[in-house]
Amino acid sequence: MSAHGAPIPMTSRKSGPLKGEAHVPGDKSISHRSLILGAMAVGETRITGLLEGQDVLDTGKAMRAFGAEVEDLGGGNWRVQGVGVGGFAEPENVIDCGNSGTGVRLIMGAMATTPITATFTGDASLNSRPMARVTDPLALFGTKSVGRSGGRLPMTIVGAADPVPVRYATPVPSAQVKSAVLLAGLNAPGKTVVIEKEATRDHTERMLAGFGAEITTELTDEGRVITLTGQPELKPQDIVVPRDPSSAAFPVCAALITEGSDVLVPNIGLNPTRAGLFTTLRDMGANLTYENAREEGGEPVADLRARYSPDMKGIEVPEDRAASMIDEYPVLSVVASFATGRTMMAGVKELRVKESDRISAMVAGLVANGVQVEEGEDWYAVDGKGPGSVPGGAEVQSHLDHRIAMAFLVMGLGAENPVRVDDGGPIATSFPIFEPLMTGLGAQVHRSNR
Ligand SMILES: O=C(O)C1=C[C@@H](OP(=O)(O)O)[C@@H](O)[C@H](O)C1
Ligand SMILES: C=C(OP(=O)(O)O)C(=O)O
Repeated sequence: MSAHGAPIPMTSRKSGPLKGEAHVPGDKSISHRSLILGAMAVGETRITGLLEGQDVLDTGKAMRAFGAEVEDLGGGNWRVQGVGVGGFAEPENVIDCGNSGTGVRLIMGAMATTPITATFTGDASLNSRPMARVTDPLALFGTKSVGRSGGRLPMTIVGAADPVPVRYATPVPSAQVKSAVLLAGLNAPGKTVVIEKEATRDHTERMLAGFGAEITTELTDEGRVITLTGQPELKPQDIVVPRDPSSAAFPVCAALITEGSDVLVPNIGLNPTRAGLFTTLRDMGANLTYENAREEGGEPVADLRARYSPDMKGIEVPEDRAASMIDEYPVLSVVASFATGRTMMAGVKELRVKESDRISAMVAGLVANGVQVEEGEDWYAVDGKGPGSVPGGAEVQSHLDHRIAMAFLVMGLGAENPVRVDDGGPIATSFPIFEPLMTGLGAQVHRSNR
């Protein structure tokens, strides 16, 4: 089933050269944070280039339920009238975060130190994902939570009336956990400290500093030590959301495996905590270049040029790169099946708790389409068939997971036979213009019943 209605079966088939420019939507992580921090600031935040995918729209709806004004001005421009740190009102209804782990976990953090109660739910995928990783550290502030067994949604959070600041070392490499703790720390007195062994995406830290909070990051033997001073008055911002490297991954990878292709993907954020896929592709021998590299709004940005790359070789992806490309493993494993030799992806246990168990979903789909794969608890390895030699021809289950759906639709563009996906509906959560953008480049990807 699609997240929002009947399943939308989709098919992709071998395509001629992909050519042209791919203007992908705004960054999903930064879009969620723009709405949440805008709602916690005093005054009017303006956002340009917001991702209007369902995950982010659900966060916007939630911010309204907590009392902020969130207005769509058209053309990717949004206005948020914030209520200030500690100013959230108690929602009258259950908060439905749809398919979005980022949405629900960050919002739980943002409300956890205000004396209000809120109940959260989501779709079948979100309601099966672990929430204790967030509610455990929130309990240290004095927040209470009751959910289903295994710490699953639906879940009620009772915000702490008298929060204390917290020092917390994250046990899993997760920007969502780190961000939930920092957002909760905003309304606690004193200094909240989060320590992470491995660097995860740092948009929350950068944006909190932009909104005027006192926040520092030190590199120590323990890892990154992030210290936030609580109870600031956040100043509203004008935010220009950079384009999403995780969405750029799809047209980039499609070009690499499709004969004769030459695609430009302009204005992509290349924050080092996000750009691991592109480094990996270049290590494999991909013809992928950065053009017009520059800084915008404090973030490195470049235009990516991807050309057909028949000489890619399988590699061992360094484990310490995993966090910087965590959402890109599905599409990387598709590229790996068109390379020569084995691509080993280890240290990726987190993939098992995304919108689906992404190791299982990828292994099942790759095997069905004639690619050999080996799998362990926290790793999998793809034996490449070489350029143009991936059989394809099978239907793949997307398990309510947008990245699984898009990865296999990319596979079909270079495979010998069409690849079908049982439900492309979830693509709208992060990349609502995926189908027109890809067909605009010359890709044969469409709804199967057309
Ligand atoms: O903080 C964020 O915006 C995100 C963090 C990552 O999740 P984890 O923190 O669970 O690794 C990533 O998979 C997700 O798509 C977005
Ligand atoms: C894991 C993802 O998102 P989330 O955790 O926000 O559902 C993703 O977009 O790949």
